Amino acid sequence: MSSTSILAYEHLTFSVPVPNTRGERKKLIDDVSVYGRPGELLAIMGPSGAGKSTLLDLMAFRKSPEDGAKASLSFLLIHLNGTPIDASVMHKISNFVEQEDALLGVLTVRESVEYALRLHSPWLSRKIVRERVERVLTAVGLQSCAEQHIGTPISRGISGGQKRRVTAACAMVTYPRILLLDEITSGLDSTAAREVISAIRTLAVAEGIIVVATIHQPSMETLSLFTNVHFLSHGKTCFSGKVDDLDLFLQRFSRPVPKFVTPAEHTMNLLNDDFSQTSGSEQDRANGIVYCANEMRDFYLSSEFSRIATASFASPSTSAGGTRTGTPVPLDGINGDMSYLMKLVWNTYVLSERSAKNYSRNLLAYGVRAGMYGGMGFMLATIWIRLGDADSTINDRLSVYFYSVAFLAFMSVAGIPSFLEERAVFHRESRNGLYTALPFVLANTLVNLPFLFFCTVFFTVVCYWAIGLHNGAVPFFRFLAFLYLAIVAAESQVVVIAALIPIFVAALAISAFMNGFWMSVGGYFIKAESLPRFWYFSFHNLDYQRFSFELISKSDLDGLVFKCNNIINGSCFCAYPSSTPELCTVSGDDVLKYLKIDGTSYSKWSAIMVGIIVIYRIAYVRSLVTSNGYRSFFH
Ligand SMILES: Nc1ncnc2c1ncn2[C@@H]1O[C@H](COP(=O)(O)OP(=O)(O)OP(=O)(O)O)[C@@H](O)[C@H]1O
Repeated sequence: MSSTSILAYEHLTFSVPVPNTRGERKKLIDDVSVYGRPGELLAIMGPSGAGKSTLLDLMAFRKSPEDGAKASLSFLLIHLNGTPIDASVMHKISNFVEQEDALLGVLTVRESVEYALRLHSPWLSRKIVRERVERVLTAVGLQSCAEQHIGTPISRGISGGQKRRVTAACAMVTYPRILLLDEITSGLDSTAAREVISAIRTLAVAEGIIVVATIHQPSMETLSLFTNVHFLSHGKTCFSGKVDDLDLFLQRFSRPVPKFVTPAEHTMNLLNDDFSQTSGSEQDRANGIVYCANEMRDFYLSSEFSRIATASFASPSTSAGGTRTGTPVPLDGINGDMSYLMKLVWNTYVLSERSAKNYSRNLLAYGVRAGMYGGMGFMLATIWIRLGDADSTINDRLSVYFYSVAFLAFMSVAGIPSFLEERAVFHRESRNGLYTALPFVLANTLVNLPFLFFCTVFFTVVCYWAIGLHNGAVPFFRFLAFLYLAIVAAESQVVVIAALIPIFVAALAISAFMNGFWMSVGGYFIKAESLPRFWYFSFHNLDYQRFSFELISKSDLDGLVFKCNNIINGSCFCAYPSSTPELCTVSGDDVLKYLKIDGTSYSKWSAIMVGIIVIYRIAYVRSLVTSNGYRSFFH
């Protein structure tokens, strides 16, 4: 059965309160209707601030229109006409491509597109995935660079235009019915912009995708790839119709297109009042370039162009210009039928695979970081070398415990840049309904834990015996485990901060502050019991560094005996109150008692740390959902 759909948004209005007024509102979009058909490309144009992005957000249900607006996808089938669509339907059938390319730099072009499809359509066989990816890459002209990496700060990858096409391919590979593109060509030169739009058009025509794109100053060649164009000024429609009709419209409006200017440029000049005060030059006037958005709108509304635009969407027809449109994928079954649990397991699996690939290839982010932990181990090993059993080295030992916990935890800030890259990809993919925050966090945790374990082992192996910490396998593994818990807790804290504040310098500063704060109330610089009561009863008891420090102190000091070397007039003076002055020794237990951490319980303290980590991870899911807006709640 052949079917033609019409996407219709009618009478969209959106306003915001005007600050410092009594309930006054400013209309950013004023009674705008937009239509689209499969295989057609609609360009939304207008001067800066005209409301293009706002309109696209409304169409994607990222903003809510005011009462009276209606959005519908009319399926002109035998018995169904004008099915109203809501946000959840829209999320299933559409894909929104934002201005920025959020891609993982170490993946190849093919991998990036393939992961998008696997996350979207779990039930597809490997063969179908391969074929589909191949088809999309060919359609968007990325075949020749399919095995090239996207690019990282240390290895140049594909060009800006190719990146834009990868982003578009990631969206188009998931069988969207509607593709919304926000300034897809911004930052590209005219050749690259034409290539991007041409690639999108090829697939849109072949697969019957409705494409709506906001676009700035396209060249004539690029604009001619669009079927229709919609001009906005101050949130109002000033022209909507076929690209080919624009020239005629301007003639009838008595503002014919001057020489060497394209119809689109001319229209933009007429709608742009930003510089009308200063640049209304004689020459402009001579060329008919005078701001006249209101006149153009009135002329458009009373002209046959407006009637044609509306009427052409009121009845079924083939795509304009004789282009062949593909048969659209039916609404139901687009996202397949899979239980929530199955989808969670699948998405966690695919995201873990992708994350592991990212870790293993990202030398700058993860290799340097692992090396840094090894370097810190080397520093400790060579500075605190062979501490021995003199009581004068007890404080040095305590500083080893503190340094290991506090500085390794502190260095978790090194993970922020790579996390922000992953977060941007999460943001794009989850807002387009590929998966939610939970599988992302689970996958991130699954891949992050072994990496952090490796870093902890690396650090510990390098310095443990060189310093001369407690001999034996059990104390060694305890040191490793307790340090690992601290590093995992620190990492968990950092990702929550970076999820909430995805600005590198801000996340770095806040994470550094938090770690400095935990150091201050941990009981090392100031004995816990000497802390002001407020800090002791509040943050000291929530401090993951404190628990790790106490666990490591107990594990290492328990059972050690130190010789007191300070003998004055035959009397023995020890660095800490001793329970065995007659032997002129002080035990590790004496030190623990003096510091009031002898009551440390391995199991309880470890359980508290695991609890802190779990709470941080839950907060991580919450903060991703919060920072991502509403979309994650829809599936
Ligand atoms: N939440 C908001 N509150 C107040 N004003 C807003 C809000 N969002 C957008 N605006 C204003 O609405 C107008 C339209 O913004 P929008 O981003 O949609 O324009 P645009 O046509 O996409 O501009 P550009 O081409 O420069 O990106 C602008 O003047 C902008 O400052």
